[in-house]
Amino acid sequence: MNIEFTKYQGLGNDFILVDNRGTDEPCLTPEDAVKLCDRHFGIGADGVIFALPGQDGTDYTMRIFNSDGSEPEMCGNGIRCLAKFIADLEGTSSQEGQYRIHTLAGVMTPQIKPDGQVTVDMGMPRLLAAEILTTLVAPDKKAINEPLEVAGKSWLVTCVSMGNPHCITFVEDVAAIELESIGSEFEHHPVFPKRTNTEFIQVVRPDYLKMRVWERGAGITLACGTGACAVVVAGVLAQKCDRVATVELPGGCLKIEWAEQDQRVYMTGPAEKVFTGKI
Ligand SMILES: N[C@@H](CCC[C@H](N)C(=O)O)C(=O)O
Repeated sequence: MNIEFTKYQGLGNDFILVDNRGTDEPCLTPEDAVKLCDRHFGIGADGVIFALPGQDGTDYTMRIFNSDGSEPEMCGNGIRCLAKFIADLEGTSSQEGQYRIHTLAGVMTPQIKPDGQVTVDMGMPRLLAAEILTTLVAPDKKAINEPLEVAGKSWLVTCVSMGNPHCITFVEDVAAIELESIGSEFEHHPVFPKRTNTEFIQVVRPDYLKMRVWERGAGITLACGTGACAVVVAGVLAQKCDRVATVELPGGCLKIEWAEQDQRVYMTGPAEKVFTGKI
C-alpha cells in the first residue's frame, strides 16, 4: 500500500481524505478504514472519505466509511472537508469554489465562501418512516414526538433522514445525558433496522440549540453535520425552534437553515486541513 492522504476536520469531526479520482471504487477496504481510523494503532479519525470521479454529470462522487467500516449515505462535516480537499487537488484553494457532489443520498452542493466557511445545499429532509428507515410508526407516517423506550426510560423522539437516519430527542440539559452508556442502545434499537444516529438537544433559545451526538458507526463525536440539519428540521416540526438556528456542538457551531421557499436545508460551517501523510 502506498497511498497519500490528507487529514481534515470540521468542528473536530475528523476524516482521512483520499484522492480516488483514478478509479470508480474506493482504493481502501472497510477493514482498512477500521485500522486507519483507530486512534491508538492508526492515523485516528471518525471516517475515511474518498474523492471519486463524478457520476451523472456531477463533478465528483463522495464515498465514506465510518470508523467501524460501515458505509453511510452522507456526511455533512465530511462534505465540507471534501470541498476544501477538492479545491486543494484542483489548485484553486485560494478561490471560492462550488461543486456538485454525487453521494449515496443524492446530489449535494458545497460552496466555499470568501471567509473560508463552506455552505452546503443538503437537499430536502425525508420524513416518512419508510424513507428514514424506522418501524416506530407506520411506513407512510412521520415520527414526531413519539415515545421510545431506551435504557429503562421513555424518550419523546422525532425521526428525520438527511439521506442517513437520525433520531432526535429534546432534553432539559444535554450535559446531564449519559451518552457513553445509552448512545449505543439508541443506535441498535430494533425500531431502526439500519441503525441510527442520535442527537440530544437542549433549546437555549428558538434560534440557538445545544447538541450532543452519538453517531451510527462512530460513537460519540465532536460534531455531526447531517445531525445538526436533522435537528433543526425536527425542532421546526415539533415547534421548538426557528427555521434558521445556530447549533452548538462540543466541537463548535453550525448555522442551519431549513428554507421555507424550497424546503431544502442549508448548512454553513468550517472545514480545516490538519496534515498530510502517506500510508
Ligand atoms: N459525522 C457525519 C455523519 C457520518 C455518518 C454517520 N455516522 C452515519 O452512519 O450516518 C456528519 O457530519 O454528518
